[in-house]
Amino acid sequence: MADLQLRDVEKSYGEVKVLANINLDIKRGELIVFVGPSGCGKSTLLRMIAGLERITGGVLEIDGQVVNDVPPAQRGIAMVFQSYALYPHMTVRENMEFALKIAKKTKAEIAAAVDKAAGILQLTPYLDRLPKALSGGQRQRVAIGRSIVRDPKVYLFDEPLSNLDAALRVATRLEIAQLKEQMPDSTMIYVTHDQVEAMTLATRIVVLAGGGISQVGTPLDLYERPQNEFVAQFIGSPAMNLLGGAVTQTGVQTAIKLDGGGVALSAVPTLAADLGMRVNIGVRPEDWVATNTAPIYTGEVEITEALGELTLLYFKRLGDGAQVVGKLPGIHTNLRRTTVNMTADPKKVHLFHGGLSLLYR
Ligand SMILES: Nc1ncnc2c1ncn2[C@@H]1O[C@H](COP(=O)(O)OP(=O)(O)OP(=O)(O)O)[C@@H](O)[C@H]1O
Repeated sequence: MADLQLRDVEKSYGEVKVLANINLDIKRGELIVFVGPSGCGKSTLLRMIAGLERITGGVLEIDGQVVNDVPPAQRGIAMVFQSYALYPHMTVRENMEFALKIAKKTKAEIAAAVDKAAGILQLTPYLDRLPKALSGGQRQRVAIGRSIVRDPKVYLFDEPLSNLDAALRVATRLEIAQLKEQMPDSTMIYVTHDQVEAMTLATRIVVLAGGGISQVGTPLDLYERPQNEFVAQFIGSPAMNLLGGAVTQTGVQTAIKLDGGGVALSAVPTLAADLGMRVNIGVRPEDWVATNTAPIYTGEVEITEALGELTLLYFKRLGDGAQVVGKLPGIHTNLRRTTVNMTADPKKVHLFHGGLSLLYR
């Protein structure tokens, strides 16, 4: 139940700087999710907050106290890992009691804390079982239970669901969402590779890339108003389409003549765009609409992937190798090898110049 502040936090391994300029305010009760490509430093940042990695520059405060040199056990933090790290010879109850016994809590305090956590996590029927007699999802709940009993200021989750199969992942994700609702004042930081986890669990997402923060915002902020092409293409699956062109009209609406010949209108009110400026337009696969007049993009469908509720259309690659993808509700395998004209609502056409969104210029 804490606020965290990171000021110009850095991490170097010898000469190699892996993180720099990390500035972030996390408010009590938030569930912050770190996402980013492999190797961008998500786990390193989480481990620095936990105190498992030394902070080589900048300041980390928890509840107004600088904790850079405070050992992990005294930071009031509990960390849940993807490998549950349960003691195999101890029952669920003993696993959950362990840290409290070390902390010399009374028997009554320990029993109350364990019973409460077991209730929240629906583990009460399993308290006398050994971990080997539990499913993967139940084991992960015990690992979370071990944190809850300690009543930490901050919960850190390092890809807690990545060892679970697809169905269990969905179920456990929902349980974490419910757990957060039951503990509205708890501050949680969560690292994941999974977009759905990030979009559904986060109060705010932090996108890390290139050794720094690329954007921080609510899931919908990042989806609807990405600040740069990296975030635009990282959030959302398949990735946002980017097509190159030049601005031919500015004002309330911007018109862009695309290199492929089409013309796009964008509602980005580009006082920011200059005539002739090179831009990339960004259109999400689900925002394409078939049209008979004035298409933004005309292409031949090379591959279709019918996923049941929707079909992905992969068009022939453009001259520069870029792949254009469309997403249509329903089954549309009949569109393979047909040529389709597409447009998009100007409100859904993003504009980027030099990789940055013109919305923020
Ligand atoms: N002990 C170390 N010495 C040198 N470099 C390291 C060390 N540990 C991590 N790194 C580097 O720091 C960077 C960040 O690693 P980190 O594990 O935090 O990334 P990540 O975003 O969590 O990646 P992934 O998504 O693959 O788990 C990587 O480039 C990694 O090679």
